Amino acid sequence: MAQPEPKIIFRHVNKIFGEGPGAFQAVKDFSLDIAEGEIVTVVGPSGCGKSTVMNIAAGLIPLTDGECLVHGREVKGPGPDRGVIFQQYALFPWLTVRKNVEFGLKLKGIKPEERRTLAEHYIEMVGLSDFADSLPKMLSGGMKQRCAIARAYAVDPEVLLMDEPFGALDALTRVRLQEQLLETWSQDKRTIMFITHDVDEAVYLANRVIVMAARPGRLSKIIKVNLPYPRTDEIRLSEEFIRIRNEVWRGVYSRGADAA
Ligand SMILES: Nc1ncnc2c1ncn2[C@@H]1O[C@H](COP(=O)(O)OP(=O)(O)OP(=O)(O)O)[C@@H](O)[C@H]1O
Repeated sequence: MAQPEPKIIFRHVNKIFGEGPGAFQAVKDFSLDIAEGEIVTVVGPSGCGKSTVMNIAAGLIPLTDGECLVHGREVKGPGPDRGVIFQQYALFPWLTVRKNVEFGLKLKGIKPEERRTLAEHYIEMVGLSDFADSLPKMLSGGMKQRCAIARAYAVDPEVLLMDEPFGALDALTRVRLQEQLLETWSQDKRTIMFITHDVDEAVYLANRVIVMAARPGRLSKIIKVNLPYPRTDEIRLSEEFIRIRNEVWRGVYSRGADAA
């Protein structure tokens, strides 16, 4: 049987910032296939190019050479097929939760009535119904991030690109949002590429953990997470979880991981 085409493909991607003597190679020969419905987490020391590869897939920065394809299409710029979520919530401060969630739907040309219904659905999904008419400044960090997630989901992207989305949150909120993300994923099996500095988070969420190394930024290791979904609290305490976490930890922090 033919294998389905990967949802995201990086083929020998290089990224060099600047030119001439000041040129800097941020990513070197990065190749990775991400299957449809897969959750891939990306970890690695600061500056190893995690955000750069994700921004290339998001179409926010061009690659220098190589190829990046999403659903078989070469990435040429941002598009509604890719929902991007950053650590900083990037909400419009002058718009309510509802209007923030509706924003992308408006850009997609969806009519007001349908916009409202869709926004309500996703606001409810992230548990913010009571705050639909609140401005972002009235929300906690976790609530803002839930609003950003609802906004990304509302436009129904084929893939979600998440760059340390829970990085600024307290530990408890973070765990709740991890659980919520997996719960939503269990229903729609969207393809997710998720950057984190938190090794536990990387293992808890992923089908595979991608470990990157720095100078130059490159893929150093792929670690398969053979733990069943749904992932319960007990899983975090299981021997297999701890074994994988230690393997990822060694991959990220072993001497030489950040030196070519
Ligand atoms: N626009 C830019 N111009 C020049 N250099 C850049 C630019 N953007 C990123 N870099 C450099 O490229 C390298 C990779 O950056 P990137 O942000 O992708 O790393 P990262 O792994 O996401 O880091 P962190 O974990 O700290 O967020 C870094 O050394 C960074 O300084």
